[in-house]
Amino acid sequence: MASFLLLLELGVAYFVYRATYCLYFHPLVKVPGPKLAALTSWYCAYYDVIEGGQSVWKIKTLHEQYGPMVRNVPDVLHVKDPAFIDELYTQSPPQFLSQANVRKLVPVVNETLEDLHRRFEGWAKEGKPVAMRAPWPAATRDVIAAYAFGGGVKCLQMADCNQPFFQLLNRERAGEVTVHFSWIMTAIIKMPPSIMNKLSPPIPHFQRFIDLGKIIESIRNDKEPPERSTIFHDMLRKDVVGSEKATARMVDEAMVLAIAGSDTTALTMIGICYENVTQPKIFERRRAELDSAWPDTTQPPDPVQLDHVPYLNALIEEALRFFSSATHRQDRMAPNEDLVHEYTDGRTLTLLRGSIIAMTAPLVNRHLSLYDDPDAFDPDRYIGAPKLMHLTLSKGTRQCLGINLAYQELQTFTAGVWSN
Ligand code: HEM
Repeated sequence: MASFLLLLELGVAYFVYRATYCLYFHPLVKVPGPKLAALTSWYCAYYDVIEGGQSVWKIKTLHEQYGPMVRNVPDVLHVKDPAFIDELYTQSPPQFLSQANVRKLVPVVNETLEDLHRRFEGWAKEGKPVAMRAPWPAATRDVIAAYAFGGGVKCLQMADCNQPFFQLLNRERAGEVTVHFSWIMTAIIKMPPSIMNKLSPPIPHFQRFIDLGKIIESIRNDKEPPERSTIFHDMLRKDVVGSEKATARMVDEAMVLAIAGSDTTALTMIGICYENVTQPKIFERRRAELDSAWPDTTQPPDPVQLDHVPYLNALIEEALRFFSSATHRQDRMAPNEDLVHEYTDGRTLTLLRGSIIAMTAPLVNRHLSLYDDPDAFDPDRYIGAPKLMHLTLSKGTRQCLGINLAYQELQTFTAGVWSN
């Protein structure tokens, strides 16, 4: 009993210390925002986990109330001011999946397009509606699996397009929960498979996914790199310290690639399909343009040529802006310099070095200072104009590493699937 009381007292003392620090002494104390959000990260977690992915829209209302700088989490300052983008997202991104490397993947993307044709033809014969949630994550995952691991079982060749796996990733608000409570994901990964299976029957699909260690090991043991070398063949043969190439580290990288490179592109494709089906004008213009740019549809589309098809690319850019498949906070930190934000009325706010500062793509992408009528889906806004800013693929050193692959898939799949 005495030790319980001691624990309770320690807990209360810690709470009082933490609350006093957050409300009166924290470096972000001058940033406006609700007191509850300054006290606990559960404030935003509530809107994601309980309300279902709503924290981004809650942040939008906080900006309406408190202005362009808001403290939405104790340690994070959220910005809604496009003029601050170049200040925050600086330096060039790393050249990981360069355009030249991605061009080597043309056969993989084209094979996946053929698989898509087969599946769509099959569904058309059955005469049943198709939920777009099935083919697109399967297609994008097949591409990334070929590039990262040299293939494996193709999702598009499975009768259910490996849907239980994708449903598991999106089940029970798993994404939202693990964003706020990352230890849960760590615990799941470390759990013995027998307990995992009891907790959730579809878990074996995830188990297969985290068996990536075996794939990495077999790539490591390959004496000769295969004809079509994979990212992990390259990484494991790079001249870097051993710990950088440890299997656990490589598995983490593989999971990031598999998740980052599949749902994002898939959701953009779903948006493009939706607009093609619901807006006849878009359907007709895209078709007329592709009929002349790519008349012989028995041949696969040429990606270099697709780079120069204006309406197709405008449609893709607008889908990236409008549907913004990566909705998470893009945190950054300036470790060595204070940043200064200037309000429109001339007041300034100094953000001390080391502060975590973030923007969120859906809010930037619909900012009135960047776009006329931002809530309308209008590919024409990109015709003839230099690429207008959107933050969907981020900027600076942490810009999406798969940007070239994403564009290539979006171009080939949009042109290819709708040609038929
Ligand atoms: C429409 C498709 C895509 C969108 C919207 C998207 C979006 C993003 C964003 C916003 C980030 C930066 C995250 C941050 O700043 O916090 C990112 C990082 C990344 N993306 Fe993409 N992405 C897409 C496609 C891809 C593809 C196809 C690949 C696969 C090669 C990929 C691989 C990555 C990787 C490896 C990172 C780095 C993760 C890290 O820094 O830890 N992405 N992506």
